[in-house]
Amino acid sequence: MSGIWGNNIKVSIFGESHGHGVGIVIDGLPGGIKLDMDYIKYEMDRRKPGKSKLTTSRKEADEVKILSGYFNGKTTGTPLCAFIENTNTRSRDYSKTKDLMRPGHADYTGYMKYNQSNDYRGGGHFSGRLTAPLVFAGSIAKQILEKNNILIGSHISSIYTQVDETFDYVNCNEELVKNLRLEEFPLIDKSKADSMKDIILRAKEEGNSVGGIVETIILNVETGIGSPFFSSIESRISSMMFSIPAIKGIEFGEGFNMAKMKGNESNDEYCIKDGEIRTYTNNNGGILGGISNGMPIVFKCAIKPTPSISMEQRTINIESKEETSLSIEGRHDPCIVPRAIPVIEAGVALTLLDMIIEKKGLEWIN
Ligand SMILES: Cc1cc2nc3c(=O)[nH]c(=O)nc-3n(C[C@H](O)[C@H](O)[C@H](O)COP(=O)(O)O)c2cc1C
Ligand SMILES: C=C(O[C@@H]1CC(C(=O)O)=C[C@@H](OP(=O)(O)O)[C@H]1O)C(=O)O
Repeated sequence: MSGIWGNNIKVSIFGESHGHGVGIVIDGLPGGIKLDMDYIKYEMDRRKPGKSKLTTSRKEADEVKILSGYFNGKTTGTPLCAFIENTNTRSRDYSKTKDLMRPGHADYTGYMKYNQSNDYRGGGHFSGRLTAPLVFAGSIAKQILEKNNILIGSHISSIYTQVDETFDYVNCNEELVKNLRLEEFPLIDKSKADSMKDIILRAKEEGNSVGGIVETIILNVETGIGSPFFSSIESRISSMMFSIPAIKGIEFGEGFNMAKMKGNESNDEYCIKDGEIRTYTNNNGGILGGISNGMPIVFKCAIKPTPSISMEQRTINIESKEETSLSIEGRHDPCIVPRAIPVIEAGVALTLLDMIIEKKGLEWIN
């Protein structure tokens, strides 16, 4: 089933943006894991909509109700089901787009795939809202990884044409990675914040939207996680990232830049540092043959501009099969990038946890 993901920790996501709510069932977690609810709330708040002018104005508390699998502050080991209510739907915004297919959104493909029965309100099951339960599951995975010293951090690598610095792929500072999680608009070079925010607000004023790139680093992953062929770290992370709405590209390490290098430039030469086998450079992003090599795992995700814009665009009426035009009203993120960051981190945390359990078993968790 398309809504189910994972080998050892299996997750199943359900819900629609304008239905009762959205949620997730997590199967495979062992019993006895203490959950830090403040940590979960913090991650949910990082993603929730309606926080500033830079985001959609739809306000949701995104409070998680745990329906099963949790007792006396610990997981029970049986399926953990979490539900997040939709409290601020405004479905009239979508009466116009019932028949007018929004360019760049999933209205047309959803209509065709589901026998014209898709819930088009708010994008239904295709909405970015479905990433709220993913953040819940990922915040459990992140807690488990952090207890084992595995740190995940991300920053805004670019918004439209404005670019931040990149992580140091070899000697990335742990404090920097930890602190990024505390920032609403995480950047390495904080002096770029104003110009990036201006770009987003200007696009919004024009009835338009912008996209950008998120760079993520994972520190302290031991050597030997991942396996060829289809369980390579790149393929597993990519399958998760491309499940997140609006992510349209991914590269690991120097990725596409490597195509412009020669072998002697792209190879990461080996060295011994503090008794450990390391590499001088990390163009391969910590992965060789699909397996972690002990260097930081680094990847970038390209996020497209938000499809729903008020600027007039050409489209079709799916009922009458006529060409027409459309100006979308409603509450939309002028840029998805800042809110996608906790989602990307949650997705990669789940992926890594699933892959580590593959190698080390469930005992590793407790
Ligand atoms: C956190 C988040 C928020 C989003 N907010 C919006 C939004 O406000 N308006 C919109 O049209 N699309 C938004 N999207 C993107 C659409 O859901 C997505 O583009 C659409 O489902 C089509 O999928 P695709 O872009 O992966 O092809 C958001 C995505 C995410 C992850
Ligand atoms: C509700 C969320 O974001 C929504 C994602 C979204 C989309 O098309 O993806 C469209 C908008 O929905 P609505 O028109 O109902 O306000 C966003 O507000 C959320 O992320 O929790």
